[in-house]
Amino acid sequence: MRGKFITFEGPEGAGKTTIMEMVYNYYKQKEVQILSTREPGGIHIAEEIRKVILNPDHTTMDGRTEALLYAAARRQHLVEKVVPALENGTTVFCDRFIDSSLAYQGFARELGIEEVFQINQFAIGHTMPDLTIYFDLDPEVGLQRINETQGREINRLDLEKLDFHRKVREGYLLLVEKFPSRIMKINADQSIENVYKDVINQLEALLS
Ligand SMILES: Nc1ncnc2c1ncn2[C@@H]1O[C@H](COP(=O)(O)OP(=O)(O)OP(=O)(O)O)[C@@H](O)[C@H]1O
Ligand SMILES: Cc1cn([C@H]2C[C@H](O)[C@@H](COP(=O)(O)O)O2)c(=O)[nH]c1=O
Repeated sequence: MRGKFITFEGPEGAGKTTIMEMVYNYYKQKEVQILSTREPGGIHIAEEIRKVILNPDHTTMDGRTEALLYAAARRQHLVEKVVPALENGTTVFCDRFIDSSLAYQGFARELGIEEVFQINQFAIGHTMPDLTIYFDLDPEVGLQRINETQGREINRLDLEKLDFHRKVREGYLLLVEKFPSRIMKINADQSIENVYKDVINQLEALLS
């Protein structure tokens, strides 16, 4: 049986990486065959593309170039890692996927959600997540969290103005309305323990 493809989405500092690791450990303990990965990145070529996109010195990067680079990294990551795992029956947890492109490039950068969806369709074919957990949080809280996180590098996207990050959240909320059966919204402005419980509740039906 094909594995389940589950993605974790949300603005900066919403807690995706923290919670994804906790739920990964929970299901690993239950001996679910599972893989955890991230975008942009997850494999060598995509990690190299990540460095180009997120380098804070690349201030002149055009919005469409940015969208295409994310889609290119996504394609390589899918064909090299995600699809083979799914076909092997492995459940895949991915920190960010297409909805990041729709919210950040499509909505916040104003390239158009439909336009960005189309270039991504070329990249991903029919591989869409079975479930997306969206961590909803005021971007001011998220940015404060990442500024207080020791050792976390601040990347080019983090450095965007607060208004941009507000639009990212607005974009995600539109996606929640557009794809209500796929995207589940979680209140990320709670203790780590409570967010974790809410995420496990969403995943149980699919993975137990
Ligand atoms: N619910 C929470 N309450 C308080 N702090 C949290 C919570 N969740 C995560 N954090 C802390 O916030 C910081 C950012 O968390 P994390 O890296 O998981 O976010 P993220 O959504 O993956 O961010 P980004 O996409 O920007 O990398 C970390 O220091 C983490 O410990
Ligand atoms: C996949 C994807 C990501 N982004 C942005 C979102 C973040 O600002 C960075 C990734 O950093 P993280 O610490 O790993 O969350 O890239 C984007 O704008 N579009 C995308 O498709």
